[in-house]
Amino acid sequence: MTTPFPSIPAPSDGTPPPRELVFEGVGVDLAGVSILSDVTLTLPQQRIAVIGSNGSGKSTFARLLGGLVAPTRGRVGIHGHDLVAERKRVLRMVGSVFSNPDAQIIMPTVAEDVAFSLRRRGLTREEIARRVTATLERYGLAERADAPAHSLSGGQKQLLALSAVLITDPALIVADEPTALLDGRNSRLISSLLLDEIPQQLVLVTHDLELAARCDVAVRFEDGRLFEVDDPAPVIARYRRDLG
Ligand SMILES: Nc1ncnc2c1ncn2[C@@H]1O[C@H](COP(=O)(O)OP(=O)(O)OP(=O)(O)O)[C@@H](O)[C@H]1O
Repeated sequence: MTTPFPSIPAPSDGTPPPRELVFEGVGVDLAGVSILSDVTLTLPQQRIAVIGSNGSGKSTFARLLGGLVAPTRGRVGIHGHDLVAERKRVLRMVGSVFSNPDAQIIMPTVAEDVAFSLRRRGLTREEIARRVTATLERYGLAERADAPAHSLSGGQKQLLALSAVLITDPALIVADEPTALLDGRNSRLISSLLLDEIPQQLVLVTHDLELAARCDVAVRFEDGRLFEVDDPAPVIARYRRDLG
């Protein structure tokens, strides 16, 4: 049985619930230590930057949305669905990418790795092949379809990781420092894909304040707490000032 997220009334007229992330008194303890506490906010914006000092809790926030850590306290709602009560459904709605695409490669070849994301979805072999071909073409990897995934360049590997996520058509993309290991050209490629092209809601954890400035809202964490949420320009300006 599913429990409707309390702050979002179940739509009675068939309209979909709002495309927003809702946190109500969320806390995360790991190994008995409080890592995040008292996080309460609503994020309806499409592109959400998450910034803050090292160890402030940004990745934990991202991991929470990706289902990799569970809230110890409070409730998380993703597009009207409760992260805990509707875990299986919510996890299918969220796709995560990280700094190191090597850690996300599962299958030997590029095409197999992208196809792996569609397992257990009840699709025919032909439908999977059709979607894989379309996705690889869309993201410029078609010529490398049969290449060993680990032979790709760093930028291509990150494109592969993103392709493997986007082929499932998630509602929310969570990207934790996706450009940190890339050179300038590949960093621009991945960031313009994330920020300018995909229609999904995006949570982008980044130390790159120029990327954060291109988002619709910035969320700043410090010491495991929400520090502020506002338009990116003032949040970034204050953060720069605090960094000295
Ligand atoms: N599994 C864990 N067990 C115990 N402590 C953890 C665990 N994961 C993270 N932490 C601690 O939680 C705090 C927040 O970590 P987190 O990775 O969320 O920070 P961050 O803001 O992403 O940092 P950075 O910018 O350095 O990547 C850190 O002090 C970290 O050491």
